[in-house]
Amino acid sequence: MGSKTKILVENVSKVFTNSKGEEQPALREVNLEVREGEFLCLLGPSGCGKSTLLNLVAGFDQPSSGRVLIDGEVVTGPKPRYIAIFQNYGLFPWRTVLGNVEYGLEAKGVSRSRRREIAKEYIRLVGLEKFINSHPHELSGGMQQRVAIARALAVDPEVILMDEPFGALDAMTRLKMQEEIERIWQEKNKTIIFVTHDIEEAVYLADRIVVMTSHPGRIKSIIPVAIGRPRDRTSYDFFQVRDTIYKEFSLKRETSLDYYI
Ligand SMILES: Nc1ncnc2c1ncn2[C@@H]1O[C@H](COP(=O)(O)OP(=O)(O)OP(=O)(O)O)[C@@H](O)[C@H]1O
Repeated sequence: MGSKTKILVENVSKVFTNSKGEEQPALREVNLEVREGEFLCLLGPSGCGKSTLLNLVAGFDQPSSGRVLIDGEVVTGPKPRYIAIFQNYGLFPWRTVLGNVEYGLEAKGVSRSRRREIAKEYIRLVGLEKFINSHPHELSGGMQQRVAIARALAVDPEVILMDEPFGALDAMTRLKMQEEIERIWQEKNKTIIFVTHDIEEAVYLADRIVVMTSHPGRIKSIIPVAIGRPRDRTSYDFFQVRDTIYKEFSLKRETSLDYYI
């Protein structure tokens, strides 16, 4: 991880107006610095403003007060050059795996032959070379998510924002995808903000975990995860960080309980 600041969230508040015309504070005075090449997880209960914060960083929405900077420039709108986002898979059902991965490169104006070359590289990276001509409906959920990752990476964004990308996957596939995204992140040196509800997912992936609380959404604490990679989910260090987070959410019983055996 570099020491350069990649993303800066300065005193950001966001108020929505609901259908009755009432003001709903979604985020209050959020301050956050993300370093270049960092893997940052946003963790918190439903409604604490994780997606709102991600959308503000992506430039899909504007803060009510405060500002977001990427590379020192205020974010005023989405910049695909910097950012890829994937919620669910968002694949085009009528396109093959290759066609889906090529999509972002078409928008970028990359030539046909170069497009093919780049798309194939990323399809290989996510281990789907045998399925290059398949359509999304022929693939499992985990494979579709791999296509979505390949498509996002193919345009070579410096920052990747991921909103619960593995939420719909079964537990085993989810663990595998966590390993894959970690490998890709290390290989490609991206800055990632990753939203999750899942404490263990955050401990496995993050350099730092931003714990958020709701009503209104605020940062409760930022917990560094100083465990070497790849991480062993059964190690003492892993349990320790996990327990720290459980305590943050007051989910850990104070009496001694061997609940992880
Ligand atoms: N467009 C909107 N209009 C009105 N209120 C909104 C809007 N978007 C979000 N909110 C409110 O802002 C708060 C934060 O929502 P947000 O989706 O950011 O939370 P979240 O932490 O991502 O939740 P989840 O984990 O369930 O996706 C919620 O109370 C939500 O109802």
